[in-house]
Amino acid sequence: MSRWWIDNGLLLTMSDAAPVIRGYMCVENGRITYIGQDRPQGDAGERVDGRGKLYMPGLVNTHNHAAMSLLRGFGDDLALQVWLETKMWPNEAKFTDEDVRWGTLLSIVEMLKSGTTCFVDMYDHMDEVAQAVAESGIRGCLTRGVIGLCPPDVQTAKLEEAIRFARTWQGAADGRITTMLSPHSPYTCPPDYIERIVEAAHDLDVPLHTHMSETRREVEQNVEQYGLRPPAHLAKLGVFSRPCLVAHGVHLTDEEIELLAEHRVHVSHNPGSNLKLASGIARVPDLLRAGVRVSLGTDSSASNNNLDMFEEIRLAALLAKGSSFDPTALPAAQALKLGTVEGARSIWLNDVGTLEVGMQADVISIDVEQPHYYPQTDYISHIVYAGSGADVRDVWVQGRQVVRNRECLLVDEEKIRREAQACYQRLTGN
Ligand SMILES: CSC[C@H]1O[C@@H](n2cnc3c(O)ncnc32)[C@H](O)[C@@H]1O
Ligand SMILES: [Zn+2]
Repeated sequence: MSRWWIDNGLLLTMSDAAPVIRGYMCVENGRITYIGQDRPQGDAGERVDGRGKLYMPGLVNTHNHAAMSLLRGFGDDLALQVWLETKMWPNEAKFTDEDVRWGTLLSIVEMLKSGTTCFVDMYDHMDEVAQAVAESGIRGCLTRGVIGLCPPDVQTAKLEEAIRFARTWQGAADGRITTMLSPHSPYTCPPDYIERIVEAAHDLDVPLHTHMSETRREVEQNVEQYGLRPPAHLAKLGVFSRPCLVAHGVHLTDEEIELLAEHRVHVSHNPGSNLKLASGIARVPDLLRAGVRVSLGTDSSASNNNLDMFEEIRLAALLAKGSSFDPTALPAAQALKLGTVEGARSIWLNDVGTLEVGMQADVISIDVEQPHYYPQTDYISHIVYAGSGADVRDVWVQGRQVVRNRECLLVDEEKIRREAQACYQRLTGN
């Protein structure tokens, strides 16, 4: 049985009742058992000195392709389709299990050290990704992304692999891993293939995750090819009959926003990637007004180019204001919720995302004894508008400490950096 407690820390609970308190928090067997202003009596386990630190729920990144860290900086300043077709896909085709292992671990180290305790990953060679999640102690919602621009037998093999992966790893690593199925997008999967994936998701009872309405070109092409814009097209194929998380949702009409709300489709907003690929700006204030669940993702570090969720939280808040000419759009507290509790709910995790009794202890500490946290007044404002992943000191997932004073405890960061560099050199000959 593991027990520890925070002694006299600032606790940003993200609960509606008491968002920020100074006090104590106890954790037993991975869950929060006490949070409040009374010092625990008796033996509460290992003491964590909370002075000078703010504790908050870990950040949840709801869209990533972690192994693509190997291609960071490899195809900058290109539009999505050119970037995919000329830079990413030709090089990803050469990725081996080893490449995916080291690329994913590189991303996991970056995520943990910048306060992300849970991430969604859509990729290939997914057993390697799941293994990396299991070893590193992070939480992951994982899915084998399938691209159906290939002969029927290859389509079938990819789908069978995706099904096997989703079945095998569901609930693994003490429940830290959950799984989904993923048609990559409406432009890379023929309609009958998407229908087969939806049927498999029904059979397995897992959610679906896909890219949707990311660029204007994607929307135009969908209309030319199928006579429908992507949301109507996916709805017709049954995608929204399952719990579904779509990435991007940049180019949506009022009617499409209503459709997503009606079908309880969740949207992962990826502001950094959308800006860098010049895809556009998602209508986040309108999505939220319509009741659509919105969370935040980085997309891969080949289109971002880092995995710092503090940046996505700030970008989401600033873009919402700048694009609506309304400074009250997406206030700091709401932006922070998109990066924490709404992220967890977006992937159907109901016991992650707040510091409350009974919740899983996915917790990060922030060093608030730094100039940009002064004057010490509104901590939520400081985290959103002034903070960064570099401020994170300690990280716990499911009550287990995985980062202490910026050092990863369960994986060897130096070796991972070395191996990732070697993978890059093998892949590119550089
Ligand atoms: C089939 S595995 C995932 C696949 O997705 C590609 N990808 C990465 N970023 C994006 C993006 O922003 N839009 C669409 N597809 C993307 C990646 O290259 C992998 O091949
Ligand atoms: Zn993506």
